[in-house]
Amino acid sequence: MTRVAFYAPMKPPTHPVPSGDRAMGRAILQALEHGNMDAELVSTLQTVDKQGCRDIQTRLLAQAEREATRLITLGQHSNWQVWITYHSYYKAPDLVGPVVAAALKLPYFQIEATRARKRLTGPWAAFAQAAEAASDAADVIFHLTQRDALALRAYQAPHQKIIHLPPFLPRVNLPPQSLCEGAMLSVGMLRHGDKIASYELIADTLKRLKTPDWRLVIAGDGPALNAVASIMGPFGARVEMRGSLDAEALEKEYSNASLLFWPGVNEAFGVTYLEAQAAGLPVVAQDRPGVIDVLAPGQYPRPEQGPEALAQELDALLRHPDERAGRGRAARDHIAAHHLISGASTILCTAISEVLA
Ligand SMILES: CC(=O)N[C@H]1[C@@H](OP(=O)(O)OP(=O)(O)OC[C@H]2O[C@@H](n3ccc(=O)[nH]c3=O)[C@H](O)[C@@H]2O)O[C@H](CO)[C@@H](O)[C@@H]1O
Ligand SMILES: O=P([O-])([O-])O[C@@H]1[C@@H](O)[C@H](O)[C@@H](O)[C@H](O)[C@@H]1O
Repeated sequence: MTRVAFYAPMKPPTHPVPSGDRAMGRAILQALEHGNMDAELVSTLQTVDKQGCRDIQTRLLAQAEREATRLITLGQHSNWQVWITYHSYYKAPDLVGPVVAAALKLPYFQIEATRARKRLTGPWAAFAQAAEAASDAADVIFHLTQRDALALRAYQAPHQKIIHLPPFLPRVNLPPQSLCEGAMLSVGMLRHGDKIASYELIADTLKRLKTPDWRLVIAGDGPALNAVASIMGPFGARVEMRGSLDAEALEKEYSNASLLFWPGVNEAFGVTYLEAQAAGLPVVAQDRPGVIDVLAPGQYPRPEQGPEALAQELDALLRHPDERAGRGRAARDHIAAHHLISGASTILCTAISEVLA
C-alpha cells in the first residue's frame, strides 16, 4: 500500500464548517483510499490570509517553519512515500509541503494549485511568492478546471507533469433521483463576497419571474445570514431559508427540488453543481469559466445577459415539467460519465504509481 502524506493549507478536511474545498479535500482522501492508497492527514495548520496583511503572512510563515520541522522529524519514522497538497494558492499557500518533501526526498504533488503572477507584488506578495515556489517545486500538478491549466502550463517547471483531474463526488453510484417537481433550490454558504453576489443576482432574477407560484428553498448558513435574509425579505414565505444542512438533509433537498438555481459568481467551479446534477436536477447557472467545466453540455446565459436571461431560463423550466426531467436526466448522465470517484481515483493513483515506479 502506498503511504501518502496529505495536507490542505486552506482548510483541513476535518474542519467543522461545510465548504466546497472541504468537500474536495474529503473526496480526494476517499479517492486515494478507493485506489488502495493509505492517505494520512499529516497537518491541520491553516495558512490563510484573506486580507492581504503582511503581519499575518509573517506570523504564518514562522508557524509553518515550526510545523515543517515537526513533520520532518515525524516523517523520518513514518514511511510516507508521497506528499500531496490540496489547494495551494496566494491566499493560502503551501508553506509546509515543499520543505518536508525536499527534506524527506518525497515526490511532491499538488491538486487544484493555482498560479497568480499578478499577486507577486502588492499586499499578498510574500504569500504569492511562496505559492509560486511551491508550484515550481511540484513534480505533478492536477488541475480541476481548464482555466487553472492556462497559467499552470504557461509557467510549468521543467519535468513537471500537469494532469487534468475533473472535479468529482466521493461516490461510486448516483444518489436518489429527483422527480423535479418541488420548489427551486439554491445551495451556498452565506458568506460575504462571491456568495452574496450570487444571492443578489438570485433576488434580482426572482423579481423578474413571470411564473405565478414559484417557491425557492435556500440551504446554507454563515456570517452573511442577516444580509441574505434582508435581500430575500421582499419575497416573504416564497423563499424559505433552511440554514446549514448536513449531507443527508441536503441529499433530501436535492431529491425534492425541481431545479438548482445558482448563478455561480466567481466560483472556481462549484461542488453544488456536481451534487445537484447527480440527483438529476437541471441547473440554471451562468456560463462562467470553471462553472462551465462541470455543467452538462447545454446553453447557459452569459454573465453580461444579466438577471433577465436567468429569469427566462427559470420560467421556461418551471413551465415545462418534461423539459426539466429531460435536462435533469442528461445532467445525471453527465455526472455518472465524468464526475464520480472511480475515474478520479484512477487518474490520481496512476500518476502517483508512475512517479514512484
Ligand atoms: C466562491 C468560490 O470560489 N467557491 C469555491 C470553493 O467552495 P465553496 O465553499 O465556496 O462552494 P461550493 O459550492 O463548491 O460548495 C459548497 C459545499 O457546502 C456544502 N453545503 C452547503 C450548504 C449547506 O447547507 N450544507 C452544506 O453541506 C455543499 O454540499 C458543498 O459541498 O471551493 C470549491 C473547490 O475549489 C469550488 O468548487 C467553489 O467554486
Ligand atoms: O469560513 P470557512 O467556511 O471556514 O472557510 C471558507 C472556505 O472554505 C471557502 O472555500 C472560501 O471561499 C471562504 O472565503 C472561506 O474562507
